[in-house]
Amino acid sequence: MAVIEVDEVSKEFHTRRGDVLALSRTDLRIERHQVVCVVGPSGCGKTTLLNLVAGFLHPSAGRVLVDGRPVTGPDASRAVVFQSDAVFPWLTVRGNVEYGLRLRGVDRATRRERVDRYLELVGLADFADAYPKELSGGMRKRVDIARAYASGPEVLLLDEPFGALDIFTREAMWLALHAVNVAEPKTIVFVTHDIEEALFVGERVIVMTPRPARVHQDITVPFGRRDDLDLRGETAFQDLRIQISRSLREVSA
Ligand SMILES: Nc1ncnc2c1ncn2[C@@H]1O[C@H](COP(=O)(O)OP(=O)(O)OP(=O)(O)O)[C@@H](O)[C@H]1O
Repeated sequence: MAVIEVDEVSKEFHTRRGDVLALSRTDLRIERHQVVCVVGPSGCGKTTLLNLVAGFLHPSAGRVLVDGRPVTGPDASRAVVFQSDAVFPWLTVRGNVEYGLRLRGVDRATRRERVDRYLELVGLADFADAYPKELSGGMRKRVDIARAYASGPEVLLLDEPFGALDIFTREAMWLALHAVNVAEPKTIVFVTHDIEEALFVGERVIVMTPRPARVHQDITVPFGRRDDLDLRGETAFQDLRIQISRSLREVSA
């Protein structure tokens, strides 16, 4: 069964300046444990699509299903990571990562075990007792990723999660995300402006049209290994990068 089904979904916003149609009869089907990156012209409706899957927004028409059930609001089966850090400055790294588990009443021993596991996977095992102000931007992002995984979701929704990081930190985050996802695969929808990021992270890259966003192109990324940044130097990778860049230019023209 597909984990995520976006079925003829339209989304219209009613604003003081008039109505904005962000999505129009958009269809997208994402299989279990697929990592799908979404690229598209600025303002086309990518975040809107993600927010509909998260349950923060409701479709004006059509349906969004996760595991066959209509999404009616946010819930713990779908974790969201945004561009800006969502860490609480008054909690330690451990406190941040276990926050959702605590809210759900998970016992202390299980919390400790889960937090340790994810801090290890994102490379923050030595920083459990640090406060966010003692961490770099990349490390805070690792906290966000660890927290998202620790809450035990089926689906991870990432909205330009690494957009504010410098390129070296961003590359390190691609590898960190890959390592966590190998250990514990999730269905991932990852919105980005960066074509290289989309190709390195995604098994599929969806190119959206300008607003109202629809799927313009659905590209299967054929590279198996995601643990070597040199992948980007390969001809097949660069050919796909050029193809997607061209596709974005065409669709924006
Ligand atoms: N809550 C809202 N109220 C009114 N209009 C909105 C709202 N959210 C989004 N929009 C409009 O919907 C359109 C799509 O916005 P969205 O943020 O989904 O695009 P995007 O592709 O994620 O943009 P970007 O790439 O610049 O981040 C835009 O025209 C935006 O102004």
